[in-house]
Amino acid sequence: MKVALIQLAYGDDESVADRTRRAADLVRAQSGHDLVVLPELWAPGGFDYRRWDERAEPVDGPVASALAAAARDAGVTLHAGSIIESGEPLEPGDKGLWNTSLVFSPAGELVATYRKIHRFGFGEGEPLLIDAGADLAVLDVPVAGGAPVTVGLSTCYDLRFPELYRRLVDAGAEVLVVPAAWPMARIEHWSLLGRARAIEDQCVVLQCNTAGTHARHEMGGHSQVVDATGKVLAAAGADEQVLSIDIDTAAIATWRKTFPVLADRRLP
Ligand SMILES: O=C(O)CCC(=O)C(=O)O
Repeated sequence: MKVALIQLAYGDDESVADRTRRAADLVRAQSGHDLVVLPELWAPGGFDYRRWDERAEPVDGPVASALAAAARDAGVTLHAGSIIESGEPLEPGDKGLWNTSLVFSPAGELVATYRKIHRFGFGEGEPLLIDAGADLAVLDVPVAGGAPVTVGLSTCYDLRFPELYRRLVDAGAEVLVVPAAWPMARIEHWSLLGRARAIEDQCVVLQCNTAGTHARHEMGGHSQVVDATGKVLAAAGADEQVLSIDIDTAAIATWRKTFPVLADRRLP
């Protein structure tokens, strides 16, 4: 499976429209990959909390539509990172806003959404501003010349909650995708937890982080691709960068067979 992780950098000066055009052009340049991934909340700004309300949009809004077109033009499955999704509140008192990842097919159709389950901010930030998701998201991604690969979705802070990933594995995931706006201040956690999830769940882990500094937060970069044994196959630096790699996804089943640790689980 040919994968490209677009570690987008941005600051406070670029308009959402300009950034969307830039991201869409970067996606178009990844034609020939099976799966392309963008970071969490790259359009509204991962930590630009004050702008989220005005930048929220439905799943067929302007950012989503531009990225759907880019996926179609490139002929790739696109994990478009996440948006602040606006919709009907599910319960009275809910906000009707979510941190929602969008996946588009090579035909530009929306094939999966995932509303971030674990909100970051300890009572401020996300818990204050948006609702928590409740549903797992797993989808089959087509691979040129090979079998489709089952991909489980998660977002940023979710990486600290291993129980989510066990559920994704139980739902069939072989590859785990983690778009993020993870700060430089805790970048060691990002790198280590990605490898931990790969080792314990025997999955390939695709971590696509943000670069640059926005809203006074320095983003950590260091996107990485980890194989199902925990080996880092590709790693980015701190600046904007595209990581492109051809992953041997058949090796996931082989590793699970030769070292069948998942079969030894005893707790439900
Ligand atoms: O867990 C962390 O250290 C960072 C999480 C985060 O920035 C996020 O979920 O947006």
